[in-house]
Amino acid sequence: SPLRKLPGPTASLFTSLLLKWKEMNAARTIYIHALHDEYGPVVRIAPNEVSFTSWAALKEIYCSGGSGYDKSDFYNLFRIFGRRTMFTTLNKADHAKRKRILADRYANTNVMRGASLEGIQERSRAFLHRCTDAGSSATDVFVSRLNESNPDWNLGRTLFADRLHQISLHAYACDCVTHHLFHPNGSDCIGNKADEEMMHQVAADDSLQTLHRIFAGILSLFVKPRSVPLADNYVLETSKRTDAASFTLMSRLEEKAAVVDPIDMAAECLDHMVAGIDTTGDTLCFLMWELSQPRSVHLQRRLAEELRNNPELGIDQLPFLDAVLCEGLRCYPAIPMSLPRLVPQGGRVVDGYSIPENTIVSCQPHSVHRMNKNVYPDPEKFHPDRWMEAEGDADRRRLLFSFSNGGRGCIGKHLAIAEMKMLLRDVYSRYYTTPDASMTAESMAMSDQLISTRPLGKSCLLKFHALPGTDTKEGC
Ligand code: HEM
Repeated sequence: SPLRKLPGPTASLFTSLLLKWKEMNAARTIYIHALHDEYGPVVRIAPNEVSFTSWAALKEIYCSGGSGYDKSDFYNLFRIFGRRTMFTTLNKADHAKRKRILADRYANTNVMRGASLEGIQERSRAFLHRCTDAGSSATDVFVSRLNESNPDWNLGRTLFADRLHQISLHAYACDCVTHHLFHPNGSDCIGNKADEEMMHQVAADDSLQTLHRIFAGILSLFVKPRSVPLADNYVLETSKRTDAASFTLMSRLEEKAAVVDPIDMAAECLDHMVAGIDTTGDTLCFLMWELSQPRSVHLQRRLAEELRNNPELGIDQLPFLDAVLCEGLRCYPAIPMSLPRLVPQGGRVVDGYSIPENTIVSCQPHSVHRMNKNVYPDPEKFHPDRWMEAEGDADRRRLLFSFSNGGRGCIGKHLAIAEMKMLLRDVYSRYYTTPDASMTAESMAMSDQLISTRPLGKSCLLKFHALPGTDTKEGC
């Protein structure tokens, strides 16, 4: 193997079978992380594939020349209506062309103003309204319908039907992202069953099997990886309308109708909808779970104090809220797995190693956030205060890889941050949350999915307790 000089297990010189076996068993991310623990920041994981964790490598792979190396054909799997969207374009030039069209609608200034932000606020209030309804019941904040396939959960539901309540964070995420795509034609998954059903088709979709990843190149020639007729239909119909508000992505696409045809518009919108549901929903779910633990009581108290003492401040002016969210994104990246790229023609030097062209190289957020102990000391600990220190702030922020980095990093980052801060502010200024007694740490362990993660038990039961002096009707 041309990669023989790199650290890594001997078997990886000859075969990628072990890596594929781990993928089939939904253990790729953890396996690669264990290899980093053993071999350090650079590790050969297959004869043609290397994983890195340092800032030098991350910068080279994802930021060199603006948007880093081209994507590998793994991304062919995610084509929609047979079209390439911004996410699935493989090379820089095609990507840059599409991004130039879309970027301004996701700029922080566009997200954080007027009707855009008001829509997020409205949806967060709708979520609060459901918290109020829950009273002292255990509330499942995970995507919920998945659980219907779980016999244990169904048994629990029969036994505790009177005290089990559901408010899906994924429904909130779907309503927020469709608001940004289509207002006034966004979804109402929190209040409307048909919309919720549509969201369930796209959220945490079990049809995306790990096997698809392994055979991505071949499978994508033959199969449509997702079957989401309700969402397809919603997006195709909504994107035909011409009344989208000026802050929405749809209005931008309409302005560009001369260069983006209707199917491309719908494909782009569906892609953003899918990209914005599990990611935001899962991050909030893991973060609220962490905050609900007895070890985090002091953090919840501090967060509530900051929020209640500063009702006049905007969501972007609350330092402890920001610290809690950054730490949530660090500890629980919704996409913890490698983001694969191809070394360009002629090969490159990455983190001091010569890597030949066409080698698949990547960093995975799960390991980047744990291996750099000089930047994130005591990395396994949920410790928001690390984000409150001025010293090292720039290093911490540039290494936070949950949204990736460089020109192909997450375009929805500002939208996602606004959604998450709004919901956390609204919930934790009125409630404190505790885990339901039936929940275990194992059931909330990270379950490796094709691209995102989710709780192993596919459920996150929390209790919402009104804080003293809270008028819970305010949420209505
Ligand atoms: C916590 C929430 C989110 C996280 C953690 C997240 C994470 C990521 C990551 C890691 C990537 C790079 C993927 C890769 O290179 O394979 C990405 C790309 C992308 N994300 Fe997000 N995302 C989030 C929310 C959103 C939202 C709300 C939207 C909706 C608009 C969105 C739309 C996209 C798109 C369109 C891309 C492709 C960008 C490109 O190729 O230039 N994401 N996201």
